[in-house]
Amino acid sequence: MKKGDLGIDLGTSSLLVYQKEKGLVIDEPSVIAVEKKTKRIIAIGKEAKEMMGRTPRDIEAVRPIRDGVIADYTIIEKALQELLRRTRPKFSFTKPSVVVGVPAKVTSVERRAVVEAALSAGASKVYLVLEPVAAAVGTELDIFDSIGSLVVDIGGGTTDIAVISLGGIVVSKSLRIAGDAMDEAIIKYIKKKYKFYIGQATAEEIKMRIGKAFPTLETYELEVRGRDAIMGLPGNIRINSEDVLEAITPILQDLVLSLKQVLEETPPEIASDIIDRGIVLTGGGAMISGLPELFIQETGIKTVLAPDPRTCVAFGLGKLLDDDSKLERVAVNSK
Ligand SMILES: Nc1ncnc2c1ncn2[C@@H]1O[C@H](COP(=O)(O)OP(=O)(O)OP(=O)(O)O)[C@@H](O)[C@H]1O
Repeated sequence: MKKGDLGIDLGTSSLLVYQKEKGLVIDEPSVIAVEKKTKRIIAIGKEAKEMMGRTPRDIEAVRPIRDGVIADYTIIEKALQELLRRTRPKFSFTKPSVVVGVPAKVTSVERRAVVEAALSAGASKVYLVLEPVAAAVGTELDIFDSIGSLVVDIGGGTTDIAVISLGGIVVSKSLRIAGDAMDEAIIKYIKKKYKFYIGQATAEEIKMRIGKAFPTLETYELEVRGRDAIMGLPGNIRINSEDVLEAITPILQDLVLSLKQVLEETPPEIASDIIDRGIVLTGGGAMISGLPELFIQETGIKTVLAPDPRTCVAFGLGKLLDDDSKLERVAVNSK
């Protein structure tokens, strides 16, 4: 088998590409601007994100992945074409083989569609790896031994909770709630409590800068801009960490409940491995402050945030590019 050349993490929020021998070569927002009629790509990543909400009538800026599921295959195919073009070495005509991360609960039809899209975008061979498995490989966990590991991968649109042993998923649960749902909850909360409208980008900034998931952590304040819902005029408002905690509590409760369900379904031998090894948090959504503390309090199990949570999937795919036999073991489309 020819080793893979590119590892592609197509996320709801971010688009990351790991290129063999080069490392992470693309890390951009997962937004694509296309001409409506022809679906011709106008811009991708940061440039396309800036166009969102302010595009001329014949251009639309879209997120090709929604809730962890591919929303538009034509656009994905074009986006993959563009990524392959950007990463192709000069004067090279050989087609790259690619490893693509896919959410744990994708159906076989969706898997086939991703493979088709990558092949018609110009890949020579396509391997699909489940995102929580790639995320675990991207941390320091050895998922190929017989000791079980528990990874909670919280992205923008989806959360995957997976128990992994011998390179495969033993028990898992996917939720359609993650970092973006926290932003939505903050918007709703501020509207209700302060009668004040803020946009999605402001909500995300609040979450990242002063958000917390655990009550005893320090509280900070942040002044943000928006629009007064009663007067209808632009204005400023001060929000604090307690507001964020209260806003996102229902989401945190859902995450904890699902985590407990996965633990309940885990075979006893593996459950005891997890108590020894602990829970590892990956994905950008896991970066809200205090999440490890919350999971420790709720499960009694040691929990750590992976060193660079956002890039775990891409780095995991990168590690697999270097190891044919491990890639063969975890690729889900060859089975
Ligand atoms: N410092 C931070 N604190 C809290 N949340 C953060 C932080 N940095 C990033 N995020 C959140 O992480 C989420 C994106 O994570 P990530 O890039 O891992 O998602 P993705 O892989 O694109 O999504 P998915 O796995 O759902 O397809 C966003 O909701 C973003 O707001």
